Amino acid sequence: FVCLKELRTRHSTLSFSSSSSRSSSSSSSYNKTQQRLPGAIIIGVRKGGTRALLEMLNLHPDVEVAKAEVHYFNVEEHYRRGLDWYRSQMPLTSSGQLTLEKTPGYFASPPVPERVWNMNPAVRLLLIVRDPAVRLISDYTQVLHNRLTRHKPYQPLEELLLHNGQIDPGYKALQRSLYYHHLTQWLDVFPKKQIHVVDGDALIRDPFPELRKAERFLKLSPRINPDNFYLNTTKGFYCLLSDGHDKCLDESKGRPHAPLSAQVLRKLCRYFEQPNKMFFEMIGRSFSWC
Ligand SMILES: Nc1ncnc2c1ncn2[C@@H]1O[C@H](COP(=O)(O)OS(=O)(=O)O)[C@@H](OP(=O)(O)O)[C@H]1O
Repeated sequence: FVCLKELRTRHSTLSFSSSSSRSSSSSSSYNKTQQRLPGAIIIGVRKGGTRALLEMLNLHPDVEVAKAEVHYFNVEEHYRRGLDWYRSQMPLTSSGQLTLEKTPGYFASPPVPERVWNMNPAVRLLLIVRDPAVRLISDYTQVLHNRLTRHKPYQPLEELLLHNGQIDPGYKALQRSLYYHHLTQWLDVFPKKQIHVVDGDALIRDPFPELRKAERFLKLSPRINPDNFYLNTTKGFYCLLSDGHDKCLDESKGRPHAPLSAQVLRKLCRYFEQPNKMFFEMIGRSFSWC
């Protein structure tokens, strides 16, 4: 279906009138497409379900997404290239459409909130979170996978996570799960109403309700339906259906997680209790994590 969307965009570049079910933005016979800066960004969290959220929002006829992570605001070399470079990474859209990009690295990168504000203080931000202990294990599993693929040595998770039998606060993957800490930096810059929190665990269990809430936040007409999703029992995750085409996320999403003993997991959950509470207070809702 991604290809179909691309075809439709090219058609509108060539000024074909659209006979498909696309909404008002593509209904005029001449609707010039161009690359635009994003109106919304999925800022994180890493391993929270950012790819699934992007692909699912891309089902909406008024949304076009940057396929690859752009890493504009968090990588100095990219940032120095300026906004024209950033814009050139974006998909073609017609005037009524929303441009969306996702870079999970934005959430925990200190200079990013102000840089995003400087680009567009009205940009809408989506933050997808997941149980921070599970997120950490997923984060470790990805790094482990990369190291194994490159035949590099790796340390077991417990070795990285514990120092003298206690949780080591210096472990990077642990720090990335301190959502309240990173969100504080965003709320120093953006008003709360501009950041929508998506429940990443709920998105895995049943994507549609989370998508409907995201559509509302993005002021999109409700066009994504429960029929756009089916549970792929082999993969154990929901896959996407659109225009008779189906698509599952690739095998890097939904990998079996590296093991962690029940005892260390309990320690980890205890460690996250307080930071989670602070995060819940900050966003005015809670999740049943750990
Ligand atoms: N529908 C569907 N299909 C497959 N995977 C899904 C889906 N919805 C959410 N997820 C979860 O997304 C997790 C990966 O998160 P991200 O895409 O944010 O990862 S990354 O930071 O971009 O690497 C990934 O984490 P792991 O299960 O740990 O691999 C998935 O659990």
